[in-house]
Amino acid sequence: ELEEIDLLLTDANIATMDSNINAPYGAIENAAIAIKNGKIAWIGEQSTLPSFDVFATPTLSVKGQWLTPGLIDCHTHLVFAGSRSQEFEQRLQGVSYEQIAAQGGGIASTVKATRAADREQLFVDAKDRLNTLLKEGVTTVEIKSGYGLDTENEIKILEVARLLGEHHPIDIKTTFLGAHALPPEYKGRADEYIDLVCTDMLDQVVANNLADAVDVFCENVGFSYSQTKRVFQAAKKHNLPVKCHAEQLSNQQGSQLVAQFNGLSADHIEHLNEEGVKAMADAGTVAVLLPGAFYFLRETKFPPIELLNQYKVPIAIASDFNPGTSPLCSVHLMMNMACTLFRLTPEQALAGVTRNAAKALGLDDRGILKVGARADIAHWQISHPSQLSYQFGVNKLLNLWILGRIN
Ligand SMILES: O=C(O)CC[C@@H]1NC(=O)NC1=O
Ligand SMILES: [Fe+3]
Repeated sequence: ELEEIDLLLTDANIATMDSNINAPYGAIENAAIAIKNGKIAWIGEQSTLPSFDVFATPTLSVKGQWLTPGLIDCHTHLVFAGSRSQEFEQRLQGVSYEQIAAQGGGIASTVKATRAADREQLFVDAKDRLNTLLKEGVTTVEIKSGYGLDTENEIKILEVARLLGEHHPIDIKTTFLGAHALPPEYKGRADEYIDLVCTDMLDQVVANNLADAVDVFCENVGFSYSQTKRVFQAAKKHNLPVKCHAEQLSNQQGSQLVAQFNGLSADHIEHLNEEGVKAMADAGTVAVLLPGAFYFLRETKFPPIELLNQYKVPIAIASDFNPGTSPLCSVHLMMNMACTLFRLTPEQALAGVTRNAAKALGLDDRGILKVGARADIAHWQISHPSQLSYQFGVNKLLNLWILGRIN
């Protein structure tokens, strides 16, 4: 007997993404979902639906269309000010990265604009981007800091991200990425900057409960293996999980380092090798692929998809939305690129923005439609889940529930 059900969805095809269901997409056809207090109370074949009070239960037939978990974008730099469109234009006019950097371009120009922006402006701009993602069925978004690069501004970014979580239906997870780039005032003094990141900055972020995880850009143009390790040790001291922008342009063994700290994910990983894959597999660290940055940078080195599959490393897909290397605010575009560029199957792409994206954020209450999970449910006018990766630009979202509330 199902009692006090808030909403019953019937006549559905459900891509549960539950790997315990032995069917592609964890699919259940002719199925129903019962929602109660924002959670899934029951899910299964409609013919096995327990009895319930027909008159007291709001019911919606989805007429054979598809339901999936709400989509999760597990890697974004969504809070920033300014634009890098003129750099984009300059590069296409033949100006080199070095010349642009010498003019104060690159990350430094976004840092300058973000430091100058107030919370209100940052909030309004980021809210606009969240609304874009909401319209395409996204229900959880991870937002990193990393354009402040001093205590006051890193705090400002994370406070805006927390505020967005309170005032927007999308559930926001935050990540402290103070070790994103070297700020101009620390030029040539990277170790001293890492001291600041590991002490004053992280202490204040933790004291104000502003971050759910800690990230580092481990790269020859970012921070070294040993500097990354210091930040991870500081994170561990504060019981914060770690993740890493790793092996994007070279192999600095950042992936092994994340695995050593039982970290949540290694992200980008175009230059990941078998040793790194093995370390990630042993640690349960998720591989987060960022096809938007690969595409926008016209990268040619592919991530080692076959090795990741061979070692059964969970693969997530994310937008990496940022003004410099992935100004592409769409999870569906990422699903299509993951298939077309990286040759993932549509089922792997959907798992990449649901079950595995949740795992990359250390969340076990979403990303799969099963009893007890959050009722974050997307209703699509599609004839098969593969359509979500195949087609881009035509919005097929009919309904979106977040914690059982319609949006
Ligand atoms: O160019 C930017 O603004 C960020 C670049 C971005 N950050 C990072 O760690 N890797 C990237 O591609
Ligand atoms: Fe990134």
